[in-house]
Amino acid sequence: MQPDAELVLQVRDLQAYYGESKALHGVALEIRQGELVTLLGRNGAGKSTTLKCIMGAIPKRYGSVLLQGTEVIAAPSNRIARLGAAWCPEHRGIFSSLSVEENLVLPPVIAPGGMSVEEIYTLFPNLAERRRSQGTRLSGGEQQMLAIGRILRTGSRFLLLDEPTEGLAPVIIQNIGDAIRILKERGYTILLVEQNFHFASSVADRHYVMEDGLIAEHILAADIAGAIDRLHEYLAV
Ligand SMILES: Nc1ncnc2c1ncn2[C@@H]1O[C@H](COP(=O)(O)OP(=O)(O)OP(=O)(O)O)[C@@H](O)[C@H]1O
Repeated sequence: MQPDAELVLQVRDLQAYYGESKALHGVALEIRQGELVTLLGRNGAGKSTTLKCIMGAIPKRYGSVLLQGTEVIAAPSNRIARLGAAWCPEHRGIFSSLSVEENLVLPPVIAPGGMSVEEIYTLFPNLAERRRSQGTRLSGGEQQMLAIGRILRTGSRFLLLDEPTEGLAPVIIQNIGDAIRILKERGYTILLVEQNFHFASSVADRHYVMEDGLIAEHILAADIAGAIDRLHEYLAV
């Protein structure tokens, strides 16, 4: 942790419901400026729901979510986005009828200092080659790069990435890992949901492990070796 850095996100006692069914039972976590933190845990542990709550995408949510010190637990998604949080959802949300470049320029800019389209192509050279291709013609890896690239244009400095490596080939996972490391070097703050522990441990400063809608454990990157056996248990399906 970087104790002196500014708190970008502070979540306290976060609870969420799908209808009558409770998915989160009091999640607490925090992230400071420039940190890369993961949310680990098996299917259904509540990782995606936590990201959705932070982004205001779950109607029945309670507790506290402070974004740059502002309470957003009851705020609409567009306000949360304007406060600087950018979400890259698990389904990626690429517009299939639009080209790569059209997809890239679609999200509104919320703050100065976002990347230019050319900078995004430098980060993801595969996208540069495919700039005129329609969304439908992209591979899973190219779609993931586009989904991340698209939020970098907005000027947001806090990225919530939901399983960016899911279903991708090892070489593509490595490309995405390289890009995420570059973003971290450039000072972005990143909350990364992952089931791929090998990938998560190669990029993160610390890890929150979720189980049954709660944070079960908090592990610093430096302590990971001693926690491997427990982690395997948490992540086992
Ligand atoms: N749209 C939904 N309607 C009803 N229940 C849901 C919905 N989405 C998720 N859930 C339930 O909420 C709980 C948490 O799911 P969530 O998707 O947040 O888990 P996760 O850790 O992100 O796992 P995964 O990787 O499978 O998405 C699970 O019990 C899941 O079945």
